[in-house]
Amino acid sequence: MSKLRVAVIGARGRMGAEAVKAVNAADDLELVAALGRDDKRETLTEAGAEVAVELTHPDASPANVAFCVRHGIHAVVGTTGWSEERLATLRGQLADAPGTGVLIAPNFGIGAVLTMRFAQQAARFFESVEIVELHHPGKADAPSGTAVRTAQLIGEARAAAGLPAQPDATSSALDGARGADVAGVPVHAVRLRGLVAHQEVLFGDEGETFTLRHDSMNRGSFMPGVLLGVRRIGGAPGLTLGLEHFMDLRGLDLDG
Ligand SMILES: NC(=O)C1=CN([C@@H]2O[C@H](COP(=O)(O)OP(=O)(O)OC[C@H]3O[C@@H](n4cnc5c(N)ncnc54)[C@H](O)[C@@H]3O)[C@@H](O)[C@H]2O)C=CC1
Ligand SMILES: O=C(O)C1=N[C@H](C(=O)O)C[C@H](O)C1
Repeated sequence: MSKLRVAVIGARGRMGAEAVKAVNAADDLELVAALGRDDKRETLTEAGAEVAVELTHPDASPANVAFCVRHGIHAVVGTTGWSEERLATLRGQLADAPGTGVLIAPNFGIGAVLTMRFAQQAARFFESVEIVELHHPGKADAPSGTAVRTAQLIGEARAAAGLPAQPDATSSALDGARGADVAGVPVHAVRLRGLVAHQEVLFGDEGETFTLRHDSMNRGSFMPGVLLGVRRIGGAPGLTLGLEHFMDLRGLDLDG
C-alpha cells in the first residue's frame, strides 16, 4: 500500500514540530516536506505533497492554504484567525478546485471538540454563560480560536432556543474587565507561563452553576486529531469546519 504524502507548514513551530514527529511515526504516512517561514511554497508541489498540515500564524495561513487549493493539495489547518471574510474567500477558491478538501479545525483535541459539543447542548438550559480560556504566554492571538468557536456555537444555541441576552448590571468597569463579547458570550483570556491550552465554559442559573473544563497538558494531545484530519480530508472535498465532522458523535446529536 502506498503511503499518503504529507507536508507540514510551520514545521519548526511548537505545533508543527509535534506534527512532524506524529507523521514520521505513522506507518501509513510519509513526510515529504517540512516548511519553515523562509521556505518557498513551491517546495510543496516539488515534493509531491498530497496533504499539507498548516500550523503557522493567522496572518500567514490564508495565503498558504490558497496555494494548496490552487495546486490540488488537501489542507488540514489548525491555525487560528479564520474570520467569516477569510472563510468566504476560501470558499470561492475551493469552488474553482473541485475535489480538493480543506479542514479548518479550531482545536484538534478530542476533549476540546467534546467540550464544544456539550457546551452547545447545555446552552439553552442556563441564563448565564461565560468562557475562560487559559494558554501559554507565547500564543499570538486572543481570545483563542477554540473560545471564539465555542462562544459562537453557544450564541447560536441560545438564539435557536429564543433566550434573551444575558443579564449584566455592570455600569462601571475598567476596559476589558468583562472580557470580549463574542456572540453575546463574555470571553476572558489568561496567559500564564506553565500552561499549554485550557478552557472553561461556566454556566449559571438560580442556585446552581455548571462548569465544563478541558485541559491539553501537552501538544501530543492534538496529534490524534491532526492525523485523523490528514487521513480523512482526501475524501471530503470542499470546506470542512471542525474535526467533529470526521468523528463518530452518534448519541451526542444536537436536537431541535
Ligand atoms: N487547532 C489546534 O488544535 C491548535 C492550533 N494551534 C494554532 O496553530 C498556530 C501555530 O501555533 P504554534 O505552533 O503554537 O505557534 P509557533 O509560533 O510556535 O509556530 C508557528 C510557526 O510557523 C512559522 N511560520 C510563520 N509564518 C509562516 C509561513 N508563512 N510559512 C511557513 N511557516 C511560517 C513560524 O516561523 C513558526 O515556526 C496558532 O494559530 C495556534 O493558535 C495551536 C495548537 C493547537
Ligand atoms: O495557540 C495555541 O496553543 C492553541 N491554539 C488553538 C486556539 O486558539 O484555540 C487551539 C488550542 O487552544 C491551542
